[in-house]
Amino acid sequence: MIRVILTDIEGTTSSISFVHDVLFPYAAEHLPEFIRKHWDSPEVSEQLDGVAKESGADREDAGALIEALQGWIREDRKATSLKALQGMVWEQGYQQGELNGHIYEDAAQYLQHWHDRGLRLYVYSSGSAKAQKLIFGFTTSGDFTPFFSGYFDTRIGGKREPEAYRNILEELGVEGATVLFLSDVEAELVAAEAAGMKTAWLIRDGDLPETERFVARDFAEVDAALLRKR
Ligand SMILES: CSCCC(=O)C(=O)COP(=O)(O)O
Ligand SMILES: [Mg+2]
Repeated sequence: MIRVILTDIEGTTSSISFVHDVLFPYAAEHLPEFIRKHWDSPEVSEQLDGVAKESGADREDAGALIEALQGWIREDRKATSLKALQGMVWEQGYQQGELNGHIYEDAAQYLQHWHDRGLRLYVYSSGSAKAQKLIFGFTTSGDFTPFFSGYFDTRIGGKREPEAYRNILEELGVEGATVLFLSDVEAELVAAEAAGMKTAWLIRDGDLPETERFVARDFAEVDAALLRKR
Protein backbone atom coordinates (compact mmCIF):
# COMPACT_ATOMS: atom_id res chain seq x y z
CA MET A 1 0.00 0.00 0.00
CA ILE A 2 1.28 3.50 -0.85
CA ARG A 3 2.04 5.55 2.27
CA VAL A 4 4.60 8.02 0.91
CA ILE A 5 4.57 10.25 -2.18
CA LEU A 6 7.97 11.41 -3.46
CA THR A 7 7.66 14.06 -6.14
CA ASP A 8 9.90 15.71 -8.69
CA ILE A 9 9.28 19.42 -9.37
CA GLU A 10 10.15 20.55 -12.92
CA GLY A 11 7.63 19.07 -15.36
CA THR A 12 5.73 17.32 -12.53
CA THR A 13 4.34 19.77 -9.94
CA SER A 14 5.51 22.86 -11.83
CA SER A 15 6.05 23.88 -15.43
CA ILE A 16 9.34 23.36 -17.23
CA SER A 17 8.89 26.83 -18.67
CA PHE A 18 8.81 28.46 -15.19
CA VAL A 19 12.16 26.83 -14.34
CA HIS A 20 13.86 27.49 -17.70
CA ASP A 21 12.33 30.83 -18.70
CA VAL A 22 12.00 32.51 -15.29
CA LEU A 23 14.22 30.90 -12.63
CA PHE A 24 17.33 30.14 -14.71
CA PRO A 25 17.47 33.61 -16.36
CA TYR A 26 16.94 35.25 -12.94
CA ALA A 27 19.90 33.30 -11.55
CA ALA A 28 22.05 34.09 -14.60
CA GLU A 29 21.32 37.80 -14.22
CA HIS A 30 21.87 38.08 -10.47
CA LEU A 31 24.63 35.53 -9.78
CA PRO A 32 27.59 37.78 -10.71
CA GLU A 33 26.66 40.55 -8.26
CA PHE A 34 25.62 38.02 -5.59
CA ILE A 35 28.94 36.19 -5.75
CA ARG A 36 31.05 39.35 -5.58
CA LYS A 37 28.94 40.72 -2.70
CA HIS A 38 29.01 37.48 -0.65
CA TRP A 39 32.51 36.34 -1.66
CA ASP A 40 33.64 36.05 2.00
CA SER A 41 30.52 34.40 3.40
CA PRO A 42 31.26 30.81 4.50
CA GLU A 43 28.03 29.53 2.88
CA VAL A 44 28.95 30.96 -0.55
CA SER A 45 32.65 30.22 -0.17
CA GLU A 46 31.97 26.50 0.39
CA GLN A 47 30.03 26.33 -2.89
CA LEU A 48 32.71 28.29 -4.80
CA ASP A 49 35.24 25.67 -3.65
CA GLY A 50 32.99 23.11 -5.35
CA VAL A 51 32.70 25.19 -8.55
CA ALA A 52 36.50 25.57 -8.77
CA LYS A 53 37.02 21.84 -8.19
CA GLU A 54 34.45 20.70 -10.77
CA SER A 55 35.26 23.31 -13.45
CA GLY A 56 39.03 23.61 -13.03
CA ALA A 57 38.67 27.42 -12.76
CA ASP A 58 41.05 29.35 -10.49
CA ARG A 59 39.40 29.52 -7.03
CA GLU A 60 40.60 33.13 -6.57
CA ASP A 61 39.30 34.33 -9.96
CA ALA A 62 35.70 35.52 -9.48
CA GLY A 63 35.25 36.15 -13.22
CA ALA A 64 36.32 32.61 -14.14
CA LEU A 65 34.04 31.05 -11.52
CA ILE A 66 31.09 33.16 -12.69
CA GLU A 67 31.80 32.19 -16.31
CA ALA A 68 31.80 28.49 -15.35
CA LEU A 69 28.49 28.91 -13.51
CA GLN A 70 26.89 30.76 -16.43
CA GLY A 71 27.97 27.94 -18.77
CA TRP A 72 26.43 25.37 -16.41
CA ILE A 73 23.13 27.30 -16.30
CA ARG A 74 23.05 27.34 -20.13
CA GLU A 75 23.68 23.59 -20.36
CA ASP A 76 21.28 22.84 -17.42
CA ARG A 77 24.01 21.03 -15.50
CA LYS A 78 22.75 19.59 -12.21
CA ALA A 79 25.94 20.47 -10.30
CA THR A 80 25.27 20.57 -6.54
CA SER A 81 27.32 23.77 -6.08
CA LEU A 82 25.43 25.60 -8.86
CA LYS A 83 22.09 24.43 -7.45
CA ALA A 84 23.03 25.65 -3.95
CA LEU A 85 24.05 29.09 -5.29
CA GLN A 86 20.93 29.36 -7.45
CA GLY A 87 18.82 28.69 -4.34
CA MET A 88 20.54 31.55 -2.49
CA VAL A 89 19.95 33.96 -5.40
CA TRP A 90 16.30 32.91 -5.83
CA GLU A 91 15.73 33.46 -2.10
CA GLN A 92 16.32 37.18 -2.66
CA GLY A 93 13.94 37.17 -5.62
CA TYR A 94 11.12 35.45 -3.76
CA GLN A 95 11.55 37.62 -0.67
CA GLN A 96 11.55 40.82 -2.73
CA GLY A 97 8.39 39.74 -4.57
CA GLU A 98 10.19 39.43 -7.94
CA LEU A 99 9.54 35.66 -8.10
CA ASN A 100 6.45 33.56 -7.43
CA GLY A 101 6.63 29.78 -7.69
CA HIS A 102 4.54 28.03 -10.31
CA ILE A 103 2.43 25.03 -9.29
CA TYR A 104 -0.13 23.29 -11.52
CA GLU A 105 -3.69 23.59 -10.20
CA ASP A 106 -4.12 19.81 -10.00
CA ALA A 107 -0.81 19.46 -8.13
CA ALA A 108 -1.90 22.11 -5.64
CA GLN A 109 -5.26 20.41 -5.12
CA TYR A 110 -3.96 16.84 -4.74
CA LEU A 111 -0.89 17.63 -2.64
CA GLN A 112 -3.24 19.11 -0.05
CA HIS A 113 -5.72 16.25 -0.48
CA TRP A 114 -3.06 13.52 -0.12
CA HIS A 115 -1.58 15.26 2.93
CA ASP A 116 -5.02 15.53 4.53
CA ARG A 117 -5.62 11.80 3.86
CA GLY A 118 -2.51 10.95 5.85
CA LEU A 119 0.02 10.29 3.09
CA ARG A 120 3.51 11.57 3.81
CA LEU A 121 4.81 13.89 1.07
CA TYR A 122 8.46 14.45 0.13
CA VAL A 123 10.21 16.32 -2.68
CA TYR A 124 13.18 15.03 -4.67
CA SER A 125 14.57 17.58 -7.12
CA SER A 126 17.92 18.58 -8.58
CA GLY A 127 17.17 22.05 -7.25
CA SER A 128 18.62 22.53 -3.75
CA ALA A 129 16.42 21.83 -0.70
CA LYS A 130 16.40 25.60 -0.09
CA ALA A 131 15.16 26.20 -3.66
CA GLN A 132 12.48 23.52 -3.20
CA LYS A 133 11.17 25.16 -0.02
CA LEU A 134 11.10 28.51 -1.81
CA ILE A 135 9.21 27.39 -4.92
CA PHE A 136 6.54 25.72 -2.74
CA GLY A 137 6.60 28.42 -0.06
CA PHE A 138 5.99 31.32 -2.46
CA THR A 139 3.57 29.95 -5.06
CA THR A 140 0.90 32.06 -6.71
CA SER A 141 -1.61 29.80 -4.86
CA GLY A 142 -0.04 30.18 -1.41
CA ASP A 143 2.38 28.29 0.84
CA PHE A 144 2.50 24.52 0.28
CA THR A 145 5.44 23.78 2.59
CA PRO A 146 3.15 22.68 5.48
CA PHE A 147 2.17 19.65 3.38
CA PHE A 148 5.72 18.33 2.95
CA SER A 149 7.57 16.20 5.50
CA GLY A 150 10.99 16.65 3.89
CA TYR A 151 13.12 17.61 0.89
CA PHE A 152 15.87 15.67 -0.95
CA ASP A 153 18.32 17.16 -3.41
CA THR A 154 21.42 15.92 -5.26
CA ARG A 155 23.36 15.59 -2.01
CA ILE A 156 21.52 12.26 -1.62
CA GLY A 157 22.62 11.25 -5.15
CA GLY A 158 21.79 11.92 -8.81
CA LYS A 159 18.18 11.49 -9.92
CA ARG A 160 19.05 8.85 -12.52
CA GLU A 161 20.97 6.67 -10.03
CA PRO A 162 19.16 3.82 -8.17
CA GLU A 163 21.52 4.40 -5.23
CA ALA A 164 19.92 7.82 -4.61
CA TYR A 165 16.48 6.23 -4.21
CA ARG A 166 17.91 3.51 -1.93
CA ASN A 167 19.43 6.27 0.20
CA ILE A 168 16.06 8.03 0.38
CA LEU A 169 14.34 4.79 1.47
CA GLU A 170 16.95 4.26 4.12
CA GLU A 171 16.56 7.81 5.40
CA LEU A 172 12.77 7.47 5.50
CA GLY A 173 12.95 3.99 7.03
CA VAL A 174 10.29 2.57 4.68
CA GLU A 175 10.01 -0.22 2.08
CA GLY A 176 10.18 0.75 -1.60
CA ALA A 177 6.75 -0.71 -2.33
CA THR A 178 5.14 1.86 0.00
CA VAL A 179 6.57 4.83 -1.95
CA LEU A 180 5.12 6.33 -5.13
CA PHE A 181 7.61 8.45 -7.10
CA LEU A 182 6.20 11.03 -9.54
CA SER A 183 8.34 12.38 -12.38
CA ASP A 184 8.23 13.51 -16.01
CA VAL A 185 11.62 11.90 -16.82
CA GLU A 186 11.56 8.19 -17.63
CA ALA A 187 15.22 7.62 -16.65
CA GLU A 188 14.37 8.83 -13.12
CA LEU A 189 11.43 6.40 -12.93
CA VAL A 190 13.67 3.54 -14.05
CA ALA A 191 16.15 4.35 -11.28
CA ALA A 192 13.38 4.62 -8.65
CA GLU A 193 11.89 1.28 -9.76
CA ALA A 194 15.32 -0.37 -9.48
CA ALA A 195 15.21 0.65 -5.80
CA GLY A 196 11.76 -0.96 -5.47
CA MET A 197 9.56 2.17 -5.61
CA LYS A 198 6.28 2.42 -7.49
CA THR A 199 6.20 5.16 -10.14
CA ALA A 200 3.93 7.37 -12.20
CA TRP A 201 5.13 9.10 -15.37
CA LEU A 202 3.66 12.61 -15.70
CA ILE A 203 3.22 13.62 -19.34
CA ARG A 204 1.61 17.01 -19.12
CA ASP A 205 1.84 18.00 -22.82
CA GLY A 206 2.22 16.37 -26.21
CA ASP A 207 1.67 12.79 -27.33
CA LEU A 208 1.52 9.97 -24.82
CA PRO A 209 4.38 7.46 -25.21
CA GLU A 210 3.79 3.80 -26.03
CA THR A 211 4.83 2.18 -22.79
CA GLU A 212 3.94 -0.47 -20.22
CA ARG A 213 4.61 2.13 -17.54
CA PHE A 214 1.78 3.93 -15.70
CA VAL A 215 1.34 7.33 -17.39
CA ALA A 216 -0.80 10.25 -16.18
CA ARG A 217 -1.69 13.65 -17.58
CA ASP A 218 -2.09 15.16 -14.10
CA PHE A 219 -2.32 14.35 -10.39
CA ALA A 220 -6.07 13.63 -10.63
CA GLU A 221 -5.28 10.65 -12.87
CA VAL A 222 -2.57 9.48 -10.46
CA ASP A 223 -5.08 9.66 -7.60
CA ALA A 224 -7.84 7.83 -9.47
CA ALA A 225 -5.63 4.98 -10.67
CA LEU A 226 -3.17 4.44 -7.83
CA LEU A 227 -4.35 6.04 -4.60
CA ARG A 228 -8.13 6.03 -4.33
CA LYS A 229 -8.42 2.40 -3.18
CA ARG A 230 -6.24 3.02 -0.11
C1 LIG B 1 13.60 23.71 -6.98
S1 LIG B 1 13.04 24.64 -8.32
C2 LIG B 1 14.37 24.62 -9.47
C3 LIG B 1 14.55 23.30 -10.07
C4 LIG B 1 15.90 23.13 -10.68
O1 LIG B 1 16.82 23.89 -10.40
C5 LIG B 1 16.11 22.06 -11.59
O2 LIG B 1 17.22 21.87 -12.06
C6 LIG B 1 14.99 21.15 -11.94
O3 LIG B 1 15.26 19.92 -11.44
P1 LIG B 1 14.14 18.77 -11.31
O4 LIG B 1 14.93 17.67 -10.68
O5 LIG B 1 13.03 19.29 -10.46
O6 LIG B 1 13.69 18.39 -12.68
MG1 LIG C 1 11.31 16.78 -13.82
